[in-house]
This record gives sequence, C-alpha cells and structure tokens, in this order.
Amino acid sequence: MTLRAAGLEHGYGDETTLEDVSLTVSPGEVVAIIGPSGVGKTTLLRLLALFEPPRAGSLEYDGTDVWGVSSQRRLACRRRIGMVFQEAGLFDASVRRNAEYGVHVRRSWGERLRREFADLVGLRNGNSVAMEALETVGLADKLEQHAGSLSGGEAQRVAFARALAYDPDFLLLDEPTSDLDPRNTAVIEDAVREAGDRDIGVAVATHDMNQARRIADRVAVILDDGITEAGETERIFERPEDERTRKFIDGELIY
Ligand SMILES: Nc1ncnc2c1ncn2[C@@H]1O[C@H](COP(=O)(O)OP(=O)(O)OP(=O)(O)O)[C@@H](O)[C@H]1O
Repeated sequence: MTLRAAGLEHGYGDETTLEDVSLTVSPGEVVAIIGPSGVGKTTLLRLLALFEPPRAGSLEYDGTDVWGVSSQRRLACRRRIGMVFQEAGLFDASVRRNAEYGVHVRRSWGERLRREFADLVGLRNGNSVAMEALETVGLADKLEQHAGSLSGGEAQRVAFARALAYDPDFLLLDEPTSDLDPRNTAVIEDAVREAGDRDIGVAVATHDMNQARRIADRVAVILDDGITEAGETERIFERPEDERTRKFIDGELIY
C-alpha cells in the first residue's frame, strides 16, 4: 500500500504550521522526516495517521482519497497504520496486555477479518504475535510487569512492540528512540529495518541525523513551513540541493 500526501496545509488557530507538503511512502520504504524543533514533524505524522483532516491538500492510501470517502472506509485505512508517539501512552495494564492490544482490536472485527489476520501473520494464536513483537524489542521477560512501573525507555519499546504486533501496513514513528540508550536504540533501528524488509512503509521523525542516515531509504527535510527537499538519504546528506538543508545538517543556525 502506498501513502501519498499532496499539497498538505495545516496549522493551529491562526498559525500555519505546514504549507504545501507533499510526501510519498511506498511499501517497504523507510522515510526519515527531519527538521528543527517545532517545524511540524509531529503535525505531519498526525495528518498521515488520519487523526484530523488537513486544512488543504489530499491524502491517498493506495489511491483512495481518505478524506473524500465514507468514515467507514477511512476507518479501514486507519486500521492499517501503527503509530508510536513521542510519549509512549501505554494503557494502565501489563506489558502483555499492551502488546496484545492490536490483536484484541482485531478480535472485535469478527471471524472473517480475524482469520485473514491469522493467515497474514502465519499464526493461529494471535497472542504469539504480541510475544514475538516483545521479543523483537528485548522485553519478553517483562510480560507481566505493569506498564506504569516501566522505565521511560522500556515504555517506549513496549509502545513500539504494540504498534508492530498490530501488523500494520504503515508504521508512523515520532522520535521512537528519544528515551533510549545506544544499545536499545540499535534494537529499535534493527526492528525498523526489519519492518521495511517485511514491506511495511515507515515514516520516522527524528532529530538524530546519524539515525536518519542509518535507517532511512529517503529523507524529507522540513524547514519553516514545508518540505524543503526530499531525496535519497545519501544524496540529501552528501549533496543537498538547498543551502539551508546543508546548514541544518551541519548544525548551523538557519533562521
Ligand atoms: N494542539 C496544538 N495547538 C496549538 N499549537 C500546536 C498544537 N500542536 C502543535 N502546535 C504547534 O505547531 C507547531 C509544530 O508542532 P509539532 O509538534 O508538529 O513540531 P515538531 O517538528 O514535531 O517539534 P519537535 O521536534 O519539537 O517535536 C509548534 O509551533 C507547536 O507549538
């Protein structure tokens, strides 16, 4: 499934945060969204996750104009997305229950969809999907621990596992390693690359330029109101076309 945003505009109150933003995420592709703090990376991810309609522009999931169809069809698109927020936002429950969330959501869909899901992931017992996701992030030993007693980094990894266990077509990640030490950052980066290998499209907002270089196939640079430039990771870092991109990457002041 391909996600295509074109000419997005959005903001809060009288302020315009994003202007004329276009971005495509293809299956299996990891796209890093980089830019200074407050420039609108989270806002863009929220739009891609269909939390709210953009003020202008269009958003297509596999050619379906998601804000031009019925709310039911839009919900079907929304169900294909896993999102990890900056704040882990875990449920007041055990690690296991959190990771199983997606499986339970799918249970509520009824027998046919549930069977499709089980076929899709090659497992009859959906709970093992959650277990597998927790193993991926190195937390299988914390199954019965209450989410409220986890460290910040552990909570962030459970949030990632929860999104992964949902078996999404897209993963939208907002600074997914901001609370993590180098070893656990590597764990998540491996999981992101694996997700790409499984044909999941990933958009990840990050402040870590080295991380963008390590995991992204393409990079979109947001400066000021919109995407200044986007392209293959190596090209963006080695030969940026926009002078402000070069300055931003080099850590120079751009405003
Ligand atoms: N709910 C809201 N109401 C009003 N203003 C908001 C709201 N959410 C975000 N903003 C503003 O929109 C702008 C973009 O915020 P956003 O969180 O998208 O930026 P960001 O690039 O993700 O920042 P950071 O890198 O610091 O996480 C900021 O100026 C922020 O204050």
